[in-house]
Amino acid sequence: MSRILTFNAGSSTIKLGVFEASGGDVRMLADGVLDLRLEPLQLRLDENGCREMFALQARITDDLGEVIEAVLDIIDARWPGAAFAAAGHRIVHGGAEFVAPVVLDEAVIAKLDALAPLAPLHQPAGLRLIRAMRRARPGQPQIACFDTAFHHTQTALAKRMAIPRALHDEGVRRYGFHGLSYQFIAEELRRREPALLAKKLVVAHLGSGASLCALEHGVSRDTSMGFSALDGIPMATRPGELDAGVPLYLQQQRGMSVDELQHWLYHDCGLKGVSGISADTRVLLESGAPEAAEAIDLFCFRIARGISALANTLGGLDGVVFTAGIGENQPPIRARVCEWLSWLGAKIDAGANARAERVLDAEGSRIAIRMIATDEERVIARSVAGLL
Ligand SMILES: Nc1ncnc2c1ncn2[C@@H]1O[C@H](COP(=O)(O)OP(=O)(O)O)[C@@H](O)[C@H]1O
Ligand SMILES: CC(=O)OP(=O)(O)O
Ligand SMILES: [Mg+2]
Repeated sequence: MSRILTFNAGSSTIKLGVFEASGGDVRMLADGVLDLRLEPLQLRLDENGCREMFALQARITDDLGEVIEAVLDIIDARWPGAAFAAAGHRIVHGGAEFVAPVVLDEAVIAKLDALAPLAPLHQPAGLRLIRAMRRARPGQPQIACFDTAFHHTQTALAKRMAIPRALHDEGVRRYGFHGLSYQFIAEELRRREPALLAKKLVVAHLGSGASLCALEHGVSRDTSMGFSALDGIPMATRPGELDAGVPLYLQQQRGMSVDELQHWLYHDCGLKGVSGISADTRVLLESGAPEAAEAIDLFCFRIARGISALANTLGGLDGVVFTAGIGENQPPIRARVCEWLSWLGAKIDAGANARAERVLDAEGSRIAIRMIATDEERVIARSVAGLL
């Protein structure tokens, strides 16, 4: 039996998982969140339904050294005895090379560093954590699991953008993200509804970042995100698919610099930009403001449009699965998306939707509708256990 620690680094929060591995599977002992925006700094740990907050005596430095030491002290004290066998990390971009989890060494880290420009919000956050862990636990194996890897099964056609060949050949192509989440959903369906998994499904991962994945036999055929985590459906603060003329206009007519443009694309658009109120659907759905309603309307409209496009890739649509923060917790958004999909025969059960049940399709729906809570941490832990 060995213990595994998982890290899922976002731009401001770090999600942690503590697992026990035995006989090929993993059992979660606890999960936690570290929010670097909050003062004083606290680690939240949830264990068997009990929540505990731990104050961290640490300064937030660029290398996160003190923060990681403090977190490891808390975890070592809470689970004394055997040290952790390995740590697993979510790394958003694996480029063309990394299509499976990999043990990290300096050479691999350098390659992942080189991919940072493709995911400027996510890649540095993940790599900073890897470096901090390598300093804090020099002998311990660190393993990276990639968001992009799940999509490597897509056809050459799905991976290509309509740009000159030479650029494609140097790696400017569609990759797709949220692969750990889609892998989890595929594994859940394989275990619980194998007949459904064999069909044509679209999974909607609706969190702060959001994307759609066309699944067939549990394999990714297409996805809404492309080269970077900016493409596809609107997100909390990112626009999703955007006419390339808009950034050109902002540069030429507004004199926006590249850095300003990057900030605008990652932080000022999406639900936040359209509403001018909040990036959080909880705030928007409670607000009576018409701008908030319009932001939610646009979000649902574009999700449904994206699902219809993926149905074209699949040559049909037998089911839709909602997951991640919004997909799991916002019945009005699930209902609105399904309304747009009624021409495809989708009919959601209002009661089941309000109760956040797993099976959401109403009697007579031609399309299966599911809500499945995702668990990227578990996918990371399983990959680590498999490599150990
Ligand atoms: N308990 C909840 N009830 C309603 N909406 C929620 C809840 N938790 C999260 N959300 C929605 O989900 C979003 C965050 O989703 P999440 O999957 O946690 O994002 P990420 O992992 O990208 O940070 C929030 O901005 C909010 O809109
Ligand atoms: C790739 C991506 O958008 O990730 P997240 O949803 O964690 O922001
Ligand atoms: Mg997430």
